[in-house]
Amino acid sequence: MLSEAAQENQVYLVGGSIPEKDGGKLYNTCAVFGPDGEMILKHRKIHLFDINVPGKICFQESETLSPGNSLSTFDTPFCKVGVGICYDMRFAELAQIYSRKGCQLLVYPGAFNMTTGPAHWELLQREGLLITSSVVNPWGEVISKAGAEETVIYADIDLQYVEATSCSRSHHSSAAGRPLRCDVCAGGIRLSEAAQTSPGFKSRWI
Ligand SMILES: NC(=O)CCC(=O)C(=O)O
Repeated sequence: MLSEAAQENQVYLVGGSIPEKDGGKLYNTCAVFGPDGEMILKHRKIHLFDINVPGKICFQESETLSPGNSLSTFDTPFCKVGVGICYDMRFAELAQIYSRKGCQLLVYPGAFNMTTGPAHWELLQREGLLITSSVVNPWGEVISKAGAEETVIYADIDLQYVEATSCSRSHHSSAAGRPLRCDVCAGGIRLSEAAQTSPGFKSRWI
């Protein structure tokens, strides 16, 4: 069905997320289709959502699902896109790595809960250019936004504006345009991994 919709409308389609069974394990997986209807990517949610706020919400995604272990990007004629799912959005390092890999657009299908969602949902998206049920530009401005009900939202994304604003405010530099002090901050595993996976990373930022 999603493949047909992508082909009929000649679009790249990031198809939400569904449980995927593979090798006796279940994953929370997002499939992406190209304009020819071919599936070009599967992203398995990396960070599973386990939460216990007494009296409000208790949910242990890791009791049934296994985490994905890889980053997911795809190329389009317009820009490179990074994909995550829902709670993946809370991990700024993931967005930073996608940014260093050249992604100008991040798409994270999501369904936040009604305890933490109202408090954090929009703030998290405003940290970077992100599409979930809102579209947010690099200045943190919400370009288009859905409500809680089922709906369709539209937004024009000006990639030249994204490029221009990313030079002054980006995931890997401060608002003043200075690069991250990797000599101090690169001790973490995730940043070291980024250095290995992105050829330009070391020369640009260390
Ligand atoms: N299914 C999810 O990953 C929900 C994430 C969420 O609600 C949050 O607060 O984070």
